[in-house]
Amino acid sequence: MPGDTNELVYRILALITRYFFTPSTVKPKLPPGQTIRFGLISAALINPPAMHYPSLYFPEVEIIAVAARDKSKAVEYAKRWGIKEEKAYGGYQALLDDGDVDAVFIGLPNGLHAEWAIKALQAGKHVLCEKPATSNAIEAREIRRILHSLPQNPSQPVFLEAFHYRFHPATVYFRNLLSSGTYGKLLNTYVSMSIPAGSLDPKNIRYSFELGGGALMDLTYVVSITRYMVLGAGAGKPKEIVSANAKKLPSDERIDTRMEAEMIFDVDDGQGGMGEVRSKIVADLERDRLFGFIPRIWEQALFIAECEKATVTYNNFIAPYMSHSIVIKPKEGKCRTEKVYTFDPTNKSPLLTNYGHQLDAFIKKVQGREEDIPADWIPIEDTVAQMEVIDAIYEKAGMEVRTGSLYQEILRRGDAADASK
Ligand SMILES: NC(=O)C1=CN([C@@H]2O[C@H](COP(=O)(O)OP(=O)(O)OC[C@H]3O[C@@H](n4cnc5c(N)ncnc54)[C@H](OP(=O)(O)O)[C@@H]3O)[C@@H](O)[C@H]2O)C=CC1
Ligand SMILES: O=C1OC[C@@H](O)[C@H](O)[C@H]1O
Repeated sequence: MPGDTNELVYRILALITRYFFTPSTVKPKLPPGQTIRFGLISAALINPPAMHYPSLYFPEVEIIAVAARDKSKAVEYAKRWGIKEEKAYGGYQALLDDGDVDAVFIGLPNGLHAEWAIKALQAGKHVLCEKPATSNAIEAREIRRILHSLPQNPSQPVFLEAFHYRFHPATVYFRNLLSSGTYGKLLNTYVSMSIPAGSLDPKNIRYSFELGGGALMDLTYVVSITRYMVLGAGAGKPKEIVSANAKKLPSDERIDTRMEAEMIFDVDDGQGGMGEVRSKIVADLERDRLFGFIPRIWEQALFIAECEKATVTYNNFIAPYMSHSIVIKPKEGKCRTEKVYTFDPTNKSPLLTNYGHQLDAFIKKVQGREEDIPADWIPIEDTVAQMEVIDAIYEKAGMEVRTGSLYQEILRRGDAADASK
């Protein structure tokens, strides 16, 4: 996609992952029958950093199949990534029909996630689905309905929305810091994530309403991390969206190029009563040039928590494995910085990226190793709540809720009212 520096950034991310975060000695895969065999639904740019390189750490993971809309693209992709040609499919359903595939990674545009997640679950596959998992809350509830309708036994397919940052130790450390009460009650939060203006080609999926685009959808982490840091893992939501203001794409005003919103959460005040946390989020696909003309580099996403006794900032929560800092600025006393670990390019011992930690959690869940699954696993109820907040923000901003392919199908079936429960 010419002119899409977003593509360039993801190619660089793949290279960094390849050279700095991939074990120098790759362990052989476990014998057949003992591995989780993944199929990739699409040849998306996100596949290498999210799946191919992390999979090298895990003897129990194999990537055995890929599907693209166009068979020749799938074949070319398969050659590049060492997948057998007979497992390169033209069309996603063909991959789901392959009985050798145990699990799928869905890297499709957002508006197609729910449709293919449900088809995969119904085909008995485990699903690791890119964020946001659906285009709206109705689609998320439909995934929940399907999951609950499947036989409730240990081999039930697993579904995970790929909020990789949640599995990184720095994120968990930061959340524990807030919930421990060390710095007193949490009062306010602020989060921002952006892409510099001019990074995205106008044809990028992020600008398509039908494909589930928009700043709030693409940079949806800002809602996820706010909910997690304020209320912890689970289905928590703000009690009120106080304001939401969007900057809209001139050629399609259903697309937000920037979204800014404020919300209020009810929280347990730790003394048997309830308190409030006020949170502000900013998601920007076109961050302004400096002084209007100097191009910016990609900013590090940051989350700021103002507590009674200190302001605590988590810098670079999206890629803490490359570099991050947790800055504690007490109301009284000296500011200090903590790091959960320091990036060392010469360290070739296992060092997992966010995606590596995410894959690790997914494997444990698929294998039913309950005692090893991270406590802050993201259940489907969390995904439903996340999409309810996204919808509520769009509604508050006076914008249409996104409508993906599954939602269209639900409308055609005429049971949107049922699915809205
Ligand atoms: N976790 C993370 O850090 C990141 C997550 N993402 C998420 O991953 C997903 C994919 O993003 P990204 O890799 O940038 O996307 P790409 O544009 O690289 O890939 C999207 C894929 O979707 C397929 N596709 C199917 N239908 C369409 C359609 N109508 N128009 C365009 N593509 C279509 C294409 O597949 P085919 O191969 O069949 O032609 C294409 O390979 C998004 O949900 C995004 O939010 C993206 C970047 C980072
Ligand atoms: O991590 C990310 O950063 C940039 C976005 O465009 C992308 O989709 C997202 O997942």
